[in-house]
Amino acid sequence: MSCGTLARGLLDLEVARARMIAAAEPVPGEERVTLEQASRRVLARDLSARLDMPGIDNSAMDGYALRVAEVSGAGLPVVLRVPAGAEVAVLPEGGCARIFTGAPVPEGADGVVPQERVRLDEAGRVHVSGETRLGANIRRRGEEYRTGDALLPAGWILDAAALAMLASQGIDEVPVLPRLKVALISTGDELIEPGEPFGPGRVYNSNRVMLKALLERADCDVLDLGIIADDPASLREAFSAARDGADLVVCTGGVSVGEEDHVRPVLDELGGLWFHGVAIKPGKPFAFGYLDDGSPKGVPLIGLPGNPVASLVGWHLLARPFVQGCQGRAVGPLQHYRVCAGFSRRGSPGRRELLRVVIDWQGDRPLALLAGGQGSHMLHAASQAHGYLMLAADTDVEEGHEYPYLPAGQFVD
Ligand SMILES: Nc1nc2c(c(=O)[nH]1)N[C@H]1C(S)=C(S)[C@@H](COP(=O)(O)OP(=O)(O)OC[C@H]3O[C@@H](n4cnc5c(N)ncnc54)[C@H](O)[C@@H]3O)O[C@H]1N2
Ligand code: MOO
Repeated sequence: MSCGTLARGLLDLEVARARMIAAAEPVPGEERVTLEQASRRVLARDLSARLDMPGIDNSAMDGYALRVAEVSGAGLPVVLRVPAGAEVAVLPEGGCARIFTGAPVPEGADGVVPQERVRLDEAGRVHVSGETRLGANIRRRGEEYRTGDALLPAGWILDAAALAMLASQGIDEVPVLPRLKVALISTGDELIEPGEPFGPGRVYNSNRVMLKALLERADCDVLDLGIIADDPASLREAFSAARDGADLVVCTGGVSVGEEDHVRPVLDELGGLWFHGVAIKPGKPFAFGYLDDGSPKGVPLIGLPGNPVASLVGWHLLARPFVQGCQGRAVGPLQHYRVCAGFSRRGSPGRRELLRVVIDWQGDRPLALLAGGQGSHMLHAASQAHGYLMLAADTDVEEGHEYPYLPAGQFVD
């Protein structure tokens, strides 16, 4: 993706993302949890199969197990009945077995005919219509994988299918990485919480609930430190408490360049600022650094902009991949494809722009339309958007032309 000519002093998005991903270190340690507690946890070690899968040759159908070579016009008597859970039986020559899905195929049988293809005569003999292939409808022992084969690598997220596979192996406990503890700080003297009475100059704290929801969806344990006043002493105190109680600190607001913006200087004082400012709109005043805690690196701190949509974009593009890396998860590149714009618009000087768009599928090709007002304080469009149309710096949008589109699905945990 081209980035255009970037404003001086701002990092390119891809460079900032690569720095965040490279800086992310999985939280050390390992816990053993039951399978029921393991949903969405990250596997700490490679797991291999304890059992062949399937464990025995078994039937894929309700029907009749038989020797294929013995199928003839004379029919076969039913000499065995094999439900699921039965012991492995031996099929006498010249007979067939009534069998059910999942039941062990008796020794000697080399095919299963589904009951829909069978007629029973008055004497109870089985007449098969159509061809029966050798091995038909038999799920062979070990056909999926064998004992000792690799099942899941360390770093895998234990989703429903992965948990089911482990359960099918009889595994009841798994080694997982510790959950990431994230301290959340909202800064701003103007902020009040929803439910409090509104007044002149007040702003409801929307970043707190947004980031808490995002962090929780990303499987973090959130230590919510609430609203902290915009002054160095309060920030110093809050950052110290956050550092002592969490693996990562996320704060919003006060990260820009005004004299009321104290996040960067306090971060520098308590540790070190690694970078500040990314050439994206919204999301420019993104800050990253470490709070010194005596350890070699310290506790990472992400400073997201106060403007709510800038905060959301900063989370999606930069903070989330860092969190994923700290959780031991693999972080992939941004996924995008080209979509035609259904509108025209002036570009943004010196910064890539991430327009909040909806995709209209009604025509002969998908069309990106603005989801609403694009100000970095305008949450309505962000709440409606299907994704971002990403424009290189200084690039005007021309209706009918194609631009990279980042579907929002890739940012959903
Ligand atoms: N002279 C300059 N001014 C600004 C620049 C700049 O480069 N030069 N950058 C602008 C950009 S871009 C952004 S984004 C904002 C970000 O500023 P801060 O991170 O310092 O945020 P604040 O100044 O504290 O607040 C900005 C805005 O957002 C509202 N806000 C803050 N926190 C919350 C919250 N938790 N929930 C809802 N809304 C919040 C706050 O009331 C302000 O309206 O700076 C520009 N300025
Ligand atoms: O990050 Mo700011 O405008 O780019 O909202």
